[in-house]
Amino acid sequence: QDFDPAPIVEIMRANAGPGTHRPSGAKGQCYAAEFVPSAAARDLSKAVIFTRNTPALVRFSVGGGNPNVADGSRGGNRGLSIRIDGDGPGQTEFVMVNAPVNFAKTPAQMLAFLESRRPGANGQPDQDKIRAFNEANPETLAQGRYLASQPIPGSWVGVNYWALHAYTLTNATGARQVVRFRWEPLDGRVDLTDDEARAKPRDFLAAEIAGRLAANRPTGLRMMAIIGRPGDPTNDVTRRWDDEDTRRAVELGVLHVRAATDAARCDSQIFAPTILADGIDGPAEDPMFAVRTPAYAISITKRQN
Ligand code: HEM
Repeated sequence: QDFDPAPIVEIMRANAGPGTHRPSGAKGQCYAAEFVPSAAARDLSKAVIFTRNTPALVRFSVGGGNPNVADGSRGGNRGLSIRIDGDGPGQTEFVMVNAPVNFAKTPAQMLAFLESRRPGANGQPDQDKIRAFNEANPETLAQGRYLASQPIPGSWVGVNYWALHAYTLTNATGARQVVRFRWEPLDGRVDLTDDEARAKPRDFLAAEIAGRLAANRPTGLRMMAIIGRPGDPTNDVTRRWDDEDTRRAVELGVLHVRAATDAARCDSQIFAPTILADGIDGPAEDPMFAVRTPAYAISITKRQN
């Protein structure tokens, strides 16, 4: 991977404004969690995280660079970062959003997307520039269109998250299967209308999880492997697979959120999507995949406040 992610981090920080901590997913809450595998997972992957219950660290977030954004806001995504601490070569990390597509398919396109939205001297982006970029890059609008079509999440564990990239699972006999990961609410979706969302307190998402934990209600997300077929695109995170929502998916396990924990546990490290257990491989041919860990490694050194 030759693309230098530093200019992408720089423009993300410029667009987020002065004093930015994380330029994306700035508002969030860290939790201790546990991953409990299903028996069926072992048919697909030999990864150690599918052989026994494993502690995990989770950070849920609200998209964008504003740490004080209202949880009920319509703009932006909701994020889920997970580190499953399998011993040694079992450690597995995902950094996901509540949309089945990303807004850019290559780092160069991501850079150009963000540049088109850079604020000018008046503090505002140039609408003509944005329009011209959008017309030339229609696939970059798919994520926003998807999010606009959906209700606002009423719970961090009440919405689907996608890891977006195509992964390859390898089982103990060496059989390989291409999959995409979708994490689904164990206890059903929690949807808000725009009016309901507006009536919520600014920080209701952390309070909603606290309420579930206090009442012993489910806080789980099911890890689903959507089974790939020959011809599925594996190099373009702006594209979905045909009939992806209805085709066969295998439950690999459940992530249970157990307790809120200090922000420092999540802030002192990065979640690195390229760290995967033996038995789970990322896509070599997807130019967005390899650039992510280096981008996060740069970002943690630039965070302020
Ligand atoms: C392709 C799919 C991608 C998804 C689903 C995604 C999702 C996310 C999420 C959920 C966060 C918040 C992380 C947290 O909770 O700690 C985040 C942060 C961030 N993302 Fe991405 N991202 C993607 C690609 C990229 C790429 C290609 C770049 C840059 C080359 C990038 C740059 C960043 C940066 C700089 C942060 C802030 C990191 C920090 O300070 O910890 N992302 N992303």
